[in-house]
Amino acid sequence: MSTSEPTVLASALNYAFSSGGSSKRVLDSVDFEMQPGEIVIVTGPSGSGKTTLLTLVGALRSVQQGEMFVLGKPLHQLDKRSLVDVRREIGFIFQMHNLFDALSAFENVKMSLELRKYSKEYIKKRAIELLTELGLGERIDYKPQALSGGQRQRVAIARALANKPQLILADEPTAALDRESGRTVVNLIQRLAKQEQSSILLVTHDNRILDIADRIVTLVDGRIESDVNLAERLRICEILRQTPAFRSLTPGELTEMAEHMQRETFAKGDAIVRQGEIGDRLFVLQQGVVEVFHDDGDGSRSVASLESGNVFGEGALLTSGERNATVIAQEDVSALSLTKESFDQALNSSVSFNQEILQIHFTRTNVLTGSPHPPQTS
Ligand SMILES: Nc1ncnc2c1ncn2[C@@H]1O[C@H](COP(=O)(O)OP(=O)(O)OP(=O)(O)O)[C@@H](O)[C@H]1O
Repeated sequence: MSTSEPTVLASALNYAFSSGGSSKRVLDSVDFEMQPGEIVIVTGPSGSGKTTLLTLVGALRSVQQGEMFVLGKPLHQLDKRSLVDVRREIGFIFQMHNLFDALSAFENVKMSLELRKYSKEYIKKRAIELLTELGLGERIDYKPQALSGGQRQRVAIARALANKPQLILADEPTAALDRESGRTVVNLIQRLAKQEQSSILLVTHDNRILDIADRIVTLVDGRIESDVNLAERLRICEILRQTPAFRSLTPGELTEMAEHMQRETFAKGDAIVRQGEIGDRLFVLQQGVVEVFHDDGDGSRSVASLESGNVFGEGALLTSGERNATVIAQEDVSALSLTKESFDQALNSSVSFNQEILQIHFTRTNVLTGSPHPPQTS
């Protein structure tokens, strides 16, 4: 599998359970993808289809309708035997950890390594190394009954990660654990998976562990209700924090704003906004330079050159009118954009943002018109 290929790519996935002649749809037109190294948490009310989705990704069920590629394999086209082969490539951490009671922690981990053609020495070294890293170095010869719930779960993690799978599926890994053990367990899953660049799909009701996710997908009645990219949101917050127009926003306001921003890219020469058009979004210039041109009837002239950290496009949003200038990318440009609706919400909810934007607009309008008076903004 190439590194750019998604680990999981599902499209138009439908799944229904049949019983007593009736059929109940549990997944409804689900489109879902995961990139290598990504940690995705699936959450949602009981019965919303989370486990069904997880078991489909894990090749534990056959796809009924739609397409599902996992680790580059088209599960929707594979027979049962080939699905078993795919399963061997996946690490499973389930709530009922299915450890073998008669075997020690070491033997439980060793078993999963023995499915591969590793040397005896490597198997021993890897099992001991992992159990030690998971804090069970002193307990490698203990049987599951002699371990606490958290320790058993850690053995299950060692077993799931032993073969360095590119995909790890975890179903409620903290459900049977107290707060502290739950936190330790997810931190370990996160650290080990990041070390190996594994993707993790984790189903949970436990809101306390949502912070380990790069993305949080919420399922409701078998449909994806939201798909929030926390990692991207954090990166956007960081960009906004360094943008003067957003400098006085509180962390809460910044996060709220970042949630509504999209990344956009433009090539050299692209007109990002055009004078006379109705304005539909605000731009925050992240990278590259743009030139601002204004046409007052006597031809177009350059009025400003903007670099990263500047905003533009606020005028037409404030006046709910036309763009008063054309903005052309002078090189490849990347920007964040905010829709008018979100811009209006931000103006209403943050006095400081409102003031910063009005100040920018006032200064710029003066440049265009030479007027010393504040612009009419209604
Ligand atoms: N084997 C089955 N036969 C019939 N219906 C099933 C079966 N497994 C699950 N269901 C039903 O499918 C729906 C979705 O189940 P699923 O286990 O995927 O939900 P979930 O979101 O994981 O729920 P929970 O959070 O309670 O574990 C539920 O209404 C459940 O009752």
